[in-house]
Amino acid sequence: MAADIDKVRVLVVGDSGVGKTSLVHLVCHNEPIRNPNWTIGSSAEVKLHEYRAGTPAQKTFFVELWDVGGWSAHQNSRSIFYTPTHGIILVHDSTNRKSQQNLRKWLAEVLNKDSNDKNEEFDYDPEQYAGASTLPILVIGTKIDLAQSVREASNFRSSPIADECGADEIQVDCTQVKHISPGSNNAIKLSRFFDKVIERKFYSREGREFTSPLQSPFGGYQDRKRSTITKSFHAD
Ligand SMILES: Nc1nc2c(ncn2[C@@H]2O[C@H](COP(=O)(O)OP(=O)(O)OP(=O)(O)O)[C@@H](O)[C@H]2O)c(=O)[nH]1
Repeated sequence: MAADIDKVRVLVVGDSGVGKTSLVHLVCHNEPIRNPNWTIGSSAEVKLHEYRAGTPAQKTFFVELWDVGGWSAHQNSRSIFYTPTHGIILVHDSTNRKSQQNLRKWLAEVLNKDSNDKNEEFDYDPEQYAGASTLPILVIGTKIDLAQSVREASNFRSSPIADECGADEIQVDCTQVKHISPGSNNAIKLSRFFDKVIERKFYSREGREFTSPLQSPFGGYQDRKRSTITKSFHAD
C-alpha cells in the first residue's frame, strides 16, 4: 500500500548546529528530539502529508526530508545528496546572524551541485531567485526561545533571502511541539510549502526533476557563473 503513495524529496540545509536534525525530527514525529547527534553525510526522515487537506483534491503523499550535515569539511562531497530536489528548506539559527547570511551560500551550493570544480565560486544574484515559478523554498529560523528578547527575534523575522526568493519564513523552538501544532501559523505555512512542492512535482509542467543547473527552475544559472562565493564559504 505504501508503495502506491507518491513521494517528494525536500532538502534541509544550513550551517552545522543550527538545528536541522531537531527540526526534521519535530516535523516528522511531532515531538522534540532529546539528544540529536551531529549528522555525518545525511539522514532522511519521512512525513505523511495530506495535499490540499479538506478539499476534493486531497491526497496523501510522502515527504522525504533530507537533513544534510552542515560541516564545512564535507562541502566537497555532500552534493551527492542534492539529487533529486523538489523543494528546499533553508535553516538558520535565529540568534546567529551569520547562519542567516550563509543561507545564500547554501542555496548557491545546492543550485551549483554539478559543478566539477568545487573551488569554483558563483555570484549570488537575488534576481535569479525571484519569481513565483521557482523551486519551492521555505526559510526556517530555529532557537527562537534563545533569542534574548522579542525585539531580537523580530529583527530576524524576515530574512533577506526569504524576501528575495519570495519564500515564506517561520520561526520555531524545536524543543516545543506547540510551535508546529495543527492550526498554528507555522503549521499552515509548513503545510502550504509541502503542497507547493507536491504541486510543482506532480501537477505542473515544470514538474521534471531538478537535475542540473542548466535545468534549474531558476533558469539561466549556468550562464551566470562567475567567481565569488565558495572559496570563502565556511558553513560552520
Ligand atoms: N533551545 C533550543 N535548542 C535547539 C533548538 N534547535 C536545536 N537546538 C539544539 O541545538 C543543537 C544542535 O542541533 P542539531 O539539530 O543537531 O543541529 P544540526 O543543524 O542538525 O547540526 P549538524 O548535524 O552539525 O548539521 C542541539 O543541542 C539541539 O538540542 C531550538 O529551537 N531551541
